[in-house]
Amino acid sequence: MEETKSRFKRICVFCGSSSGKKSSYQEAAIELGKELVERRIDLVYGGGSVGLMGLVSQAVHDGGRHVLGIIPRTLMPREITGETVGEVRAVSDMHQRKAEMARQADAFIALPGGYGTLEELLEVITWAQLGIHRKPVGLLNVDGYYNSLLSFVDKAVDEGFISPTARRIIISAPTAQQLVRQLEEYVPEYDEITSKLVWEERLNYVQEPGVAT
Ligand SMILES: CC(C)=CCNc1ncnc2c1ncn2[C@@H]1O[C@H](COP(=O)(O)O)[C@@H](O)[C@H]1O
Repeated sequence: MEETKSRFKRICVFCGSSSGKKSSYQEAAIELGKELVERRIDLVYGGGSVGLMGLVSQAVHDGGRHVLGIIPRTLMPREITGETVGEVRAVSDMHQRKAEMARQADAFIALPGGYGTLEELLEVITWAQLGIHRKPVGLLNVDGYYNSLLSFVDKAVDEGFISPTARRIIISAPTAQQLVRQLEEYVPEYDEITSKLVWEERLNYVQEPGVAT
C-alpha cells in the first residue's frame, strides 16, 4: 500500500464502546484505522478495546502507527474497557479526558456511536464554534447512520439556533477516504465575534502522570 502524506500528525476518533448491529459499522472502523495508517496519522481515542474503539485502535496499531488512549482512572480496570493497545494515559475524570484528547489531536472524527460519542462530538463542534480550537471535525456517516442528526442540525439552522457558518463546521462523508480528504482541505471560517475572544485556558489543564503499556 502506498503511503500518502497528511497535514495531520494525530487524529482523535470518537466512536461507540459497542460494535453496532451492522457489520458495515465495524468495517468502517477498520477502514478508518487503515486510512490513518496510509496517511501516516497517529490516533488518540478513549482507550480500551470495547466495540468500535477496539477495532479502530487495533487497525492503527497493527499498521505501525502510534495509538494513545486517554482513560479516566475509574474506567481503567480491564474488565470495563478491555486491553488497550499502544500508550495509555490516565486522567482523573471524563472532563480531563476530553480536554486531553482534544489537546493531542489535529482533527476529530466521529464514527457511529451512542451518547458518549455524541457528547464528545458536540463538544468539539461547540468549541470550534466558540473559537477555542480551529481543528476540523468530521462525521463518518456510515450507511446514513447520522442522517437524522444532520437533519436536526439543518432544522436548527432553519429555526435560527445554529448559524450557517457554524453549520459548516461539520464535515460529513460516507467513507473514511472521502472524509479524511475533506478534512485535509478544510479551512476554518472566522466569525467576527469569536475571532475577538481570547481563551486563556484553551485546551490546557494539569495533566496526571501517565501510565505506559
Ligand atoms: C462502564 C462502561 C459502560 C464502560 C464502557 N467502556 C468505555 N470505555 C472507554 N471509553 C468509553 C466507554 N464508554 C464510553 N466511552 C467514551 O465515550 C465514547 C463512546 O461512548 P458510547 O459508546 O458512544 O456511548 C468513546 O469515544 C469514549 O471516549
